[in-house]
Amino acid sequence: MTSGNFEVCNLHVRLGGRNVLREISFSAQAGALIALVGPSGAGKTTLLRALAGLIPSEGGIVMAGENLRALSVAQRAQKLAYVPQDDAVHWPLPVRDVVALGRYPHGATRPGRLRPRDVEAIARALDAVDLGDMAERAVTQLSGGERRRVAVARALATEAPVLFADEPTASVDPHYQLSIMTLLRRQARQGALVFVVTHDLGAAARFADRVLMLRAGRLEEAGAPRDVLAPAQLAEVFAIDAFRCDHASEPVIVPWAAR
Ligand SMILES: Nc1ncnc2c1ncn2[C@@H]1O[C@H](COP(=O)(O)OP(=O)(O)OP(=O)(O)O)[C@@H](O)[C@H]1O
Repeated sequence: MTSGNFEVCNLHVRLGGRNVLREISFSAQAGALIALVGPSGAGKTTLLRALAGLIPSEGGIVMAGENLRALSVAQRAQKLAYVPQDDAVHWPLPVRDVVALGRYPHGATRPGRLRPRDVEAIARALDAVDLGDMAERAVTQLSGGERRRVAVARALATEAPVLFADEPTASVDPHYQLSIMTLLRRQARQGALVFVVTHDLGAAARFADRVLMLRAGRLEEAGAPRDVLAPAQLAEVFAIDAFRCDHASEPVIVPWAAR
């Protein structure tokens, strides 16, 4: 099994005395971009955090044939990179230093410990999100969309085989929405397994290889975007009517009216 493959079997998560996720089972292969979609409160962030080992869960999570829970925190931090939904940094750190945190799991625990390969990974990550020119600016002085790109760059700098991104394009302008999704798909094409939580059904349709649709803590549908994001499912799960067509052989979905 290659390094990024995931097998999830009967995953349960209980938070604050409530069953937030129930009976989640799926497998995901390295090289794929998986979109997690579903209404607010469906459990997308919880699933991402459980898969990343950031919250307790029950059930099987096997990565590359290994029980994820048997890995040390340090091993997990090298193998799994995470772009959180809330990426606020309250200290006026230079963008480069925030991105350098992605190298922390590899031993770069302070700027003086950066080796040439850490410096190269940081430079590649900054370039990938077009932040090279802003590397010395304080992250607190950036716009919300620019800070999102910093969070993506920090995760890319880890060079982990599995990438979890929670709404990476929220508050990002259309140019960078497309460029971040293209970048994440490229990461997948280069062999990573990429999970993206998104409310952008159009982006899920265009960029994902598979879509997991959550509803009220359960996995409602899993499969190819054109099957999972079918009008009947969107009406049922999201209570919307959606316009759907194909353009350049790719599905286009535009949420059209609330039901
Ligand atoms: N620490 C917690 N204690 C109790 N309930 C929680 C906790 N964290 C999340 N929940 C509940 O779990 C459910 C799923 O939350 P989650 O954040 O995973 O949803 P989501 O699908 O990511 O939503 P959104 O699209 O709004 O970000 C929600 O009903 C939420 O209120």
